Amino acid sequence: MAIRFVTAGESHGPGLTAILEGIPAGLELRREEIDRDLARRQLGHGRGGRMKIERDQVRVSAGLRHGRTLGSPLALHVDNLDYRNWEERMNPWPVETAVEEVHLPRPGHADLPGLLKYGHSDVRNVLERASARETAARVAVGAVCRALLRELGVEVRSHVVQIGSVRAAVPEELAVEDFEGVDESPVRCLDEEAGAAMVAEIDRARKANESLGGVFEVRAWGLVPGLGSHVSWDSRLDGRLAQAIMSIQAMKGVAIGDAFDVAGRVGSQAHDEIFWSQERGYWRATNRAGGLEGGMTNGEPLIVRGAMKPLPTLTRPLRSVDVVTKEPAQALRERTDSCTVPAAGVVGEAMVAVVLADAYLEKFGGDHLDDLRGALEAYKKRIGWRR
Ligand SMILES: Cc1cc2nc3c(=O)[nH]c(=O)nc-3n(C[C@H](O)[C@H](O)[C@H](O)COP(=O)(O)O)c2cc1C
Ligand SMILES: C=C(O[C@@H]1CC(C(=O)O)=C[C@@H](OP(=O)(O)O)[C@H]1O)C(=O)O
Repeated sequence: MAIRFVTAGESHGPGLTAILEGIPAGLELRREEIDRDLARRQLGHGRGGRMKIERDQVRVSAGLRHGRTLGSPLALHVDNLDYRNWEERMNPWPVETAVEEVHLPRPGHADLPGLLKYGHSDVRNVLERASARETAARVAVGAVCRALLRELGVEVRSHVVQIGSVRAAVPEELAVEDFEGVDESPVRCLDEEAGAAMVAEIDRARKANESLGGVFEVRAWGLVPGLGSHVSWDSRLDGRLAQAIMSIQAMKGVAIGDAFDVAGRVGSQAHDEIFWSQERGYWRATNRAGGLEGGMTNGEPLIVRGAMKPLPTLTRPLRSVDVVTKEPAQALRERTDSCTVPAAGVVGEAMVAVVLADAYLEKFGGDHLDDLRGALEAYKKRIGWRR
C-alpha cells in the first residue's frame, strides 16, 4: 500500500487521532476544506443529541508546514467536546469515584463478541471504540486524500439513494455539477420528492422507537484507466473499494455499478460496449460496470454503493442478557441516532478517496506532488488518454 492510515480514539474519550502516511510533499491543504467535510459528516436528518454537542474541526500536529505537506506522516486530531461530560467515566487515568459498569450488550453492536474476545466485564470498554464516532477521523484523512486527488483531476461525491423503504430515482449519468446542492438536502438526496419522503420515514421510525438503514452511492470522475490491477487478487481495485466501504460501521453490502441488478440480466444487457472516435478516443455508451473492469478503472466514472443496516441501538431496546447474572434483560439504552445514511455517505466518499489516492500513488509514485503529476502525464501520453 502506498498510503497507510490508522485512527485512535474512543467515542467519549478526549478525542480522535489519525496518522496518515504516504502523502507526497508539496500538497497544499486548506483547513476550511477539511473542516467542511467534517461538518458535512455531522449533518443529516435522523441524527441524535450528540451532534448538537460536537463541532468537529481538525487540528494538525505533524506533517504540515505553512499549509503544505512535508512528505512526512500527518497527524490529524478531532476533539470530542462531549468528553467534558464523560471525564470521570472515560478518563485515561484512574479516578477517585467508582464508575458503574455496563453489563447489557446491545444486539447488532460489537458489545458481546468484543466483551468475550477482549476479556472485559464492562461493555463500555468495547462500545466506545466500536462507535462510529471514529469516522470523524476517517473523514479528516479522506479530506487530505481528496485534496491530492483534486490535483490529479479527480472529484469524489456521494448522495443517498435509499432510506428505509424509500428509493430515490437515480439518473444513469450524473456529473460533478449535479451534486452542488446535495448537502442542502436534509438527507443528502438528489431526488427532492424522495428526499421529503425519506425525512417523513425517519420521523415515523423515530416516533415508533425504530431506526432505519439505507443505501448511499459514491461516484468519482476524472480517473485514468488502469488503476488497480487484474494480476493478483489483492491488487484488484473493486476488492479494495469493497473492503474500504465494508469497514464503515453498519455497512452490510457493497455494490459496484449495476451489481445485483446485472446478476439477473442476459450478457448482452450487462456490459459496456467499446467505441472509439478521433476526438474522444475510447468511449462507452453505458456504464453498467461502474467504471471497473478486471479490477481496474476503465476511464468511466466510478460508481460504488454501500448498504447500511438499521442502527442497532433502539430507544425501545431489544432483548439481551445481563453478562454478570446471565438473567434475561433489555439491552443498554444509550442516546442514539435513528438514521445516519447521509453521514455514512460522507464517510463513504472519504474511504473511496483513500483507496483512489492509494491507487494513484501506487501506480505513479513520487515523493513530491510534481513527480506524481509528471508520471501521470507521461502515462496519459503513452495511452493516448484525452480526458
Ligand atoms: C455515521 C454513523 C453513525 C452511527 N451512529 C449510530 C448510533 O447512534 N447508534 C447505533 O446504534 N449505531 C450507530 N452506528 C452504527 C454502529 O456504529 C454499528 O452498527 C456498530 O458499531 C456495529 O458494527 P456493524 O454494524 O458494522 O456490525 C453509526 C454508524 C455510522 C456510520
Ligand atoms: C458521535 C458520533 O456518532 C455516534 C455513533 C454511535 C455508534 O454507536 O456508532 C452512537 C452515538 O453516540 P452517542 O451515544 O455519543 O450519541 C452517535 O452519536 C459521530 O458520528 O460523531
